Amino acid sequence: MPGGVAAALEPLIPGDQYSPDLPEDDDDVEERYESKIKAAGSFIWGLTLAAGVSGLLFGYDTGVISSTLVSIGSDLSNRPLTTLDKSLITSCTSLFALLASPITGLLADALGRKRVILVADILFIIGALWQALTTSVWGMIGGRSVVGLAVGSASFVVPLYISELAPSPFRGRLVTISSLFITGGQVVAYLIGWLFSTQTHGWKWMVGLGALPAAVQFCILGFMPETPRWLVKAGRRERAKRILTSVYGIDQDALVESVLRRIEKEVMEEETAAGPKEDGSAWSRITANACELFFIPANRRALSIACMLQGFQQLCGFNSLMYFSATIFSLVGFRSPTLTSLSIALTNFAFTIVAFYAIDRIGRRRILLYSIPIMTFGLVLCSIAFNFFQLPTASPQDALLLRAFHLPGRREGNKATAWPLVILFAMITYVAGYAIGLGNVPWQQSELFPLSVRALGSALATSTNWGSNTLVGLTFLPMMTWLTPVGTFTIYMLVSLASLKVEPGPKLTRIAIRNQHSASRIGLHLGRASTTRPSYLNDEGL
Ligand SMILES: O[C@H]1[C@H](O)[C@@H](O)[C@H](O)[C@@H](O)[C@H]1O
Repeated sequence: MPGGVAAALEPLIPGDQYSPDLPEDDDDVEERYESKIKAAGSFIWGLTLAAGVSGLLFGYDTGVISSTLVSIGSDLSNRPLTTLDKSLITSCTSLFALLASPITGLLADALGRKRVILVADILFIIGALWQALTTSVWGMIGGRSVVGLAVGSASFVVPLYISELAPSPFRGRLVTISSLFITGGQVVAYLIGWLFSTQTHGWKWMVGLGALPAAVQFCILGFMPETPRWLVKAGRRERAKRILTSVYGIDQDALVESVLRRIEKEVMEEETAAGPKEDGSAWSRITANACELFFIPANRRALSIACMLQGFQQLCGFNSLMYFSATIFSLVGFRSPTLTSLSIALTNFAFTIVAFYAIDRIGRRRILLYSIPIMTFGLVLCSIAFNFFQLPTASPQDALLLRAFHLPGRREGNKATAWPLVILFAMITYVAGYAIGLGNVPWQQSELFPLSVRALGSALATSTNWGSNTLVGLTFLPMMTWLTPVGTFTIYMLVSLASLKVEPGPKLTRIAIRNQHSASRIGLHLGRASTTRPSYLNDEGL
């Protein structure tokens, strides 16, 4: 494999040399045992699926808005929704998700990962019922904002929860399960939207149904454990050991002990690195974590890469299709735009399954390298098709904007051309490439950070995701108006290409390898690398 293992072992920082001659320690024992585990057990699978319900809600609540908007009619405030209403209803969710992520990042450290999932469930239920029962536009905006708080918390804490519980050889795959739930939730949202779109007040069902999975997860949470890493930090070693035993199996005592010792060592090293805490208060812990994240160069680098990946995941414009594909397909003349846009959600879901099978075999780094050119090709084709596709009126941009907000039926013109099909094909190609790589690799973000700054680093990267998501949601229609579809999709294409620049190269691979097996060594112990490699690292690990 070109550059494979060599690239994976390239030093993070000059002077950080790989030395195969060092004696075996706990990390090596752990890697040796872990590499022998052939499958993730039913316990970790059960927890991943239970935690994944939050991903389903994330996907459902972000996907359902497109059909909700077109079926509200004059039900809210006794008037049709204005353009401003629609923009606010759509973007308040991502805006509040952006606000929630850093706050819940701190809560996840103070209260535990599981409690944040619990809080998110309560918010999901309140938000869903609030939306279903509201009679005004501002009520709807309020309900969507509460859902935003829930989505913002869940979107960062679930991958974190799974990755802290998963044995490292299956971590990529198990974290991808949460992406599968997100994209699956979007498919369900499109289907529910399609089913209820013809019912009177059907939108109330669309938004209200989101309370159901949240209520189910709320009940299951009582049986879900906290992550061993958080428990060790909270001084509950015995509980952490019991959970690790359930994850690895009762016959893996040596492995469990070495994992536990490593976590304890990490916690101790972090506490030493953070220095003496004068009052030990929550505030001093928060400031110590923030300082460690921003002032230790390796942590800062991990943060900037995580943020860039999350930013590119959104700025490549994928969610403009999620939110407005029905609008686009209506514009280019498809008879059933809602049904056609279901193909986008289905493609996203289907290719996330491909990622699920490929990620631990191919590696995070190479999956991005392979998939970004596919996205770029789809977007180039899309721009070309829009270039040749004649819009029907004298003022195409105005028509586009109008149609965007009022979703007219079929349009005239271009009947005999194949360009609408080319546009559909191009978008499907783009979405397939996105789902394989950029759609889910950034969610592996927690691997990049050592334990002490993991929650905060992941939360800030998640905020970048939601900030960029809000930006795309707000700018897509104006860009289509002022830059034309050709210009808009060309910009998304350039952004996708630029994301190749931050593909997590060998250096990031190095960071992740260290975090997978000896997290706190980043920035603290840069002089040594592991001497053995579990099989997944042969595929370049990241
Ligand atoms: O990973 C997810 C997934 O790709 C979704 O389909 C998308 O809507 C989200 O914004 C993204 O974070």
